[in-house]
Amino acid sequence: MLILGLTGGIATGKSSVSKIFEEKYKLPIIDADKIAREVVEPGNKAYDQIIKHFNPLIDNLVNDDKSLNRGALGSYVFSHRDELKVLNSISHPAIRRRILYLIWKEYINGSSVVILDIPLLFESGMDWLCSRVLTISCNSQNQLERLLKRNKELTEDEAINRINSQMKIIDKVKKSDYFIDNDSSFEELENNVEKFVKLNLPAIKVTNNNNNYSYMINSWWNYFQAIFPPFAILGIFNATIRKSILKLKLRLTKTSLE
Ligand SMILES: CC(C)(COP(=O)(O)OP(=O)(O)OC[C@H]1O[C@@H](n2cnc3c(N)ncnc32)[C@H](O)[C@@H]1O)[C@@H](O)C(=O)NCCC(=O)NCCS
Ligand SMILES: Nc1ncnc2c1ncn2[C@@H]1O[C@H](COP(=O)(O)OP(=O)(O)OP(=O)(O)O)[C@@H](O)[C@H]1O
Repeated sequence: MLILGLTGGIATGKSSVSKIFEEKYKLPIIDADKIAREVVEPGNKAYDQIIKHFNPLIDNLVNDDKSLNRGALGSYVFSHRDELKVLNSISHPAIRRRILYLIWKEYINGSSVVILDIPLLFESGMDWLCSRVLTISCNSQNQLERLLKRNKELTEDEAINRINSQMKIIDKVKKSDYFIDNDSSFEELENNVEKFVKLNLPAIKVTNNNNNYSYMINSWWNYFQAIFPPFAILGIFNATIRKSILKLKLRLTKTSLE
């Protein structure tokens, strides 16, 4: 199974690309932002830990329906770096466990590709899981404008704090196997995703019925690997070697980006 990591900076366009992968190409998506919201719902261990640590520090941390006030928590942690680390140390293990479980489910289902949409893919070290990584980039002016337009509750300083709490986009691009530049229109983004799919996911059959793409994501090889896990381990080993060779080649060719 090919695990394609999809990452980028905040508001650079990951979710937009993920929507194209899901709706146009019918690829299965594992969305870390969605999982991050689920694992801190009331009743979960991470929720209790967050209340215990942050309730004395933040006013209105809990909404009337007992859910977390994400706006208040976000404003606090993105302006207190050490506290962001505490929040990450509480939520990331639970997010990671859920992601591993969902990957396993896709594997058992016989999927040949799964997209891991994780904003903090490199920061959390989860890139080791991916056969390939695709970064969605855009310039810093577009990033700030899009973030402020989407999250109207943020001041410019707060938006800049959020951007600066992540690894620089250029560093993510350097660590990736592919990147798509999202500085133009949505239409252009969709075209670039189409080019990416045709060039880099050739092993998957595509049918185009009345402009609706559908992926044949099941194949005998995937079922075979599911029944005989040692073959899957061989597959992972093979992907890791190919990935290391590709990374070495990219390191030699990407100097023009600096
Ligand atoms: C701080 C929180 C409460 C803010 O919630 P809010 O609803 O305002 O934002 P949301 O979760 O939709 O995230 C929006 C974007 O912020 C960025 N972001 C989120 N968490 C972090 C983080 N810990 N560090 C850096 N950037 C982050 C990502 O680019 C994400 O796509 C929330 O993001 C959170 O619980 N973060 C910790 C969990 C996490 O790391 N999630 C990211 C997925 S791995
Ligand atoms: N090419 C584009 N032209 C104009 N607006 C865009 C473009 N791509 C994305 N946007 C807008 O920018 C905002 C951020 O995009 P999106 O939510 O896809 O980013 P993201 O990387 O998933 O963000 P986050 O990390 O916060 O989840 C959205 O409001 C989206 O509609």
